[in-house]
Amino acid sequence: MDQSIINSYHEAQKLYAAHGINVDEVLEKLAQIKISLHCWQGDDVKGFLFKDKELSGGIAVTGSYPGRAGTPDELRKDLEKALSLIPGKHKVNLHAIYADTDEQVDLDELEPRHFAPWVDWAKEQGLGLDFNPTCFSHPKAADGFTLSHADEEIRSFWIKHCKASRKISEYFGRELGQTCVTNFWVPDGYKDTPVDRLSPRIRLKESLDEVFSEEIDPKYNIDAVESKLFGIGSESYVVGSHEFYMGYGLTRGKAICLDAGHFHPTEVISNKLSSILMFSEQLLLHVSRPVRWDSDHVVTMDDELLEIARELVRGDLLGRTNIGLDFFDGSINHIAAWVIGTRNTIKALLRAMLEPVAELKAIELAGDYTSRLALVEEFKSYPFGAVWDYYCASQNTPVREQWLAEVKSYEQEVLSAR
Ligand SMILES: C[C@H](O)[C@H](O)[C@@H](O)C(=O)CO
Ligand SMILES: [Mn+2]
Repeated sequence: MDQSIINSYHEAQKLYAAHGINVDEVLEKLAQIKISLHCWQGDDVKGFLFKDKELSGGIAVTGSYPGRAGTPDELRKDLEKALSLIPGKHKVNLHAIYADTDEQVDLDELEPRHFAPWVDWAKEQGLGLDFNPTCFSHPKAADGFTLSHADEEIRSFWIKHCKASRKISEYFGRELGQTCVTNFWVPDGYKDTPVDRLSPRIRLKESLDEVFSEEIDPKYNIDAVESKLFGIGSESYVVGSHEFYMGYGLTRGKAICLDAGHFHPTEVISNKLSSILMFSEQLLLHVSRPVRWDSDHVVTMDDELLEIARELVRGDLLGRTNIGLDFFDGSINHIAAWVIGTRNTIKALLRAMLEPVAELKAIELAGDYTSRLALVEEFKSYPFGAVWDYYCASQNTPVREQWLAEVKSYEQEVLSAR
């Protein structure tokens, strides 16, 4: 390792030690945290089952940066590249439409074997896998309703798909020896103000109860439910609102998934974590960045990201929180997007772990809000960058922006040929 990185690290260690922070221990803890990288950033949420189908469900990818993955092998290669530039050992989050099979199989007929190549790859790479049923981009979701559809036949199709998805997740968990988190998000909603808000919610509740009727060992799979305030074409009403899933998750023992982009523009998820985890064992995060709306921009080191990380660290909530990413930017290099968003998420956690939490809590309890503000502000310019550089180097990943050159040469050698 470069001597200047080591020297800076030692200087930083001393500064943090003066506030009771053992930086070596922090880095050991940081290395245990797994981030779930969403496969759909790699190909603009197209998947492999219905390649010609337009993205639906009220989400959108803009941009046409060349080189996006077009086959499962390409996507895996791109993920490998991204993961090689990110410190730590992580997970990959798959959607059902990313099945790796030559069969013409519909969503309700999917089986674990259609994902066998993903499992082989995950084993080889030492990765965990998470999963999502895909309740969009399909003819049976054309009118914007799936599990809450008024037509029983359509509802049963989606129920079958979600049940099949849980079996795939169970298979992931069993094969990989790591719990798979299955996230249920359905886009169902109305563009304009509905007359009947209740009936679709009753149908969604009943469908979900049916989906979850089979017990699966939580060692292999845990379920999460993701709410949303609005989508494109469901601006006035979304069946699976935050209140709906708070109630559903808490009464059914399901993890609640909080997506940073799924709330009112000034509403933040960081302020929700401590409340939800008082009443729920587990939580799933979709770390994302809304810009004016649920735009799914690449995660940057903004105030909310740091606040999410602080909440997890200060409340000792990391052990019960599954951290997933959810952004899709088609206007920049797809691999760089993963690397930027994931490195930022890990770096934010590191920053939060390098704050004198015990000292700050004592100061707050004593009512010394002057010192609280002073210390929090001063710690913003403590040398966490030196610790981050050391961490990256010690994990054999590029230091600072050195990863960018690797992405650029991969773009030239691999992506430009697609
Ligand atoms: C593709 C994902 O399932 C999707 O982004 C979902 O998690 C979401 O956030 C929809 O807005
Ligand atoms: Mn999401």
